[in-house]
Amino acid sequence: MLNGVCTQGGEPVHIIGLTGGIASGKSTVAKLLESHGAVVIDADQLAREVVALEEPAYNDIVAAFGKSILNEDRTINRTALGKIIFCDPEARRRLESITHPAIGKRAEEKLAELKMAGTRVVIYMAPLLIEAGATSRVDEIWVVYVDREVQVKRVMERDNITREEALQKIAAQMPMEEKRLYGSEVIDNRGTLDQLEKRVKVLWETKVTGKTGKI
Ligand SMILES: CC(C)(COP(=O)(O)OP(=O)(O)OC[C@H]1O[C@@H](n2cnc3c(N)ncnc32)[C@H](O)[C@@H]1O)[C@@H](O)C(=O)NCCC(=O)NCCS
Ligand SMILES: Nc1ncnc2c1ncn2[C@@H]1O[C@H](COP(=O)(O)OP(=O)(O)OP(=O)(O)O)[C@@H](O)[C@H]1O
Repeated sequence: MLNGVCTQGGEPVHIIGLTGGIASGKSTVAKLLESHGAVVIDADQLAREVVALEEPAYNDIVAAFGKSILNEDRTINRTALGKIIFCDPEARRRLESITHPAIGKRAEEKLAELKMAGTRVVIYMAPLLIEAGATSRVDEIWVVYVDREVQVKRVMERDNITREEALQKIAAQMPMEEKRLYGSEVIDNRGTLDQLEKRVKVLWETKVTGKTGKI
């Protein structure tokens, strides 16, 4: 039994933690894995769900950060909240102390649902898997890796922000050179999308399906 979780038929569900720095390419890898048939739980998506209007975490965030972080329709203005937490470690810890337990609870619920449905392999995509101490939730870790310069360039382009703002976001996470050491598999995404596609295909075929894979 892996990770203490069994499917209904007794077959264990194998959970692969997919992590990496901001804009390393996790979502791109997750989409490729989905195209091969993988089931993905996206912690960023869970983080959005748990702060929806009237959720307990929503009320705690408004109490902690005030109404200035709200949009006119009372939903959380994510850009405004991001501006606060990416330049203030103390504020970031306060936000995480609210969101992380709620994300963890939601992730466990999703995993239980998938287990009941007989899913054998689940990809748990979480940017802060290691920083949040959530590695015990997964059976193995795959790290999507890019070097600092590629990371800065992709964050700037995708989020339309300055180099300084990109560096600030990157500094809020464990450095990629350190994070990559946690991976049983490191997916080097410094190359082209074509190269990434090929690497993910090989990983899927050797580590998940096929003779040596999990299913
Ligand atoms: C700060 C928030 C409001 C910014 O929202 P926004 O929609 O602009 O970005 P999004 O949620 O898509 O996150 C983009 C990326 O930012 C990075 N990031 C998000 N939160 C954090 C954080 N607390 N510390 C470091 N990096 C973070 C991640 O790499 C993530 O993939 C939002 O990210 C948030 O609520 N963060 C706290 C919850 C959390 O820890 N999420 C990560 C899931 S494990
Ligand atoms: N090999 C590649 N070549 C060029 N661009 C890429 C490559 N891989 C990903 N990208 C682009 O880089 C950006 C970041 O990728 P992606 O959103 O998948 O990263 P992420 O790790 O999920 O980010 P975040 O942590 O912010 O959620 C996106 O605009 C994506 O299209």
